[in-house]
Amino acid sequence: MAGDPLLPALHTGVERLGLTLPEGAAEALITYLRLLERWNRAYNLSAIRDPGEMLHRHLLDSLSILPYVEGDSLLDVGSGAGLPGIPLALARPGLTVTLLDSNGKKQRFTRQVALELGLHRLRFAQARLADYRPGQPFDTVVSRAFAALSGYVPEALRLCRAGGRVLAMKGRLPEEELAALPRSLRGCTLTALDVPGVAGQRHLLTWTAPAVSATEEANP
Ligand SMILES: C[S@@+](CC[C@H](N)C(=O)[O-])C[C@H]1O[C@@H](n2cnc3c(N)ncnc32)[C@H](O)[C@@H]1O
Repeated sequence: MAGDPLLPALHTGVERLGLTLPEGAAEALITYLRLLERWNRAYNLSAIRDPGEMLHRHLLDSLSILPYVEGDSLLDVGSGAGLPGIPLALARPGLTVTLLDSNGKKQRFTRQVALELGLHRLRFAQARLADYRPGQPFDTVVSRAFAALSGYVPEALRLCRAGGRVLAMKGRLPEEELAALPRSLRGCTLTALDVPGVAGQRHLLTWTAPAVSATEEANP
């Protein structure tokens, strides 16, 4: 939204992340934030209500993983109000983003965002992760603030094309969750994320989907 008082902070944060946004994306990101702020009053979409805090903990946090997104199709598992999927879709217009969430109320909000922002490459799936059977595998599968890794990684690998990436955004390093994974899935790449304006630890865990799915290997 042009002229919004949050725009300068967004530009500074994006620069600190080392990113360049396409034309109009910063304004669209702020429009999304304002919609989230407005709908939050009635829909309880996010526990964070202060717009300045939303900018850092929602928008910049989501954008911080942009360099790790592989290919042209992304599945956001447990997307809630569209995080990180909507900021990623706005920052990379060629990306087709599917928002998967079992909660119809949250999907109503994200559909409205797509309409208002003209996000033609945004797709919606209202289902539980374990029941979701898309026609095509995705290049990247991501989740933020979703379930424990053992409930996410094997299913995410099932939905990812061979050589594609499974990403999990976490706060502090989830050592117990990693230890609870089957041995074959513990070998992920750990990246500490430095998100401007976010004091707590942020981590990105990355798996590369093998040619034979890890689920098949674990249960031949
Ligand atoms: C804590 S919220 C996180 C939302 C968003 N990713 C974020 O970072 O703000 C978790 C979301 O996962 C959804 N969810 C929980 N279990 C799910 C499942 N098994 N399949 C699909 N969505 C699920 C919930 O409806 C909720 O919107």
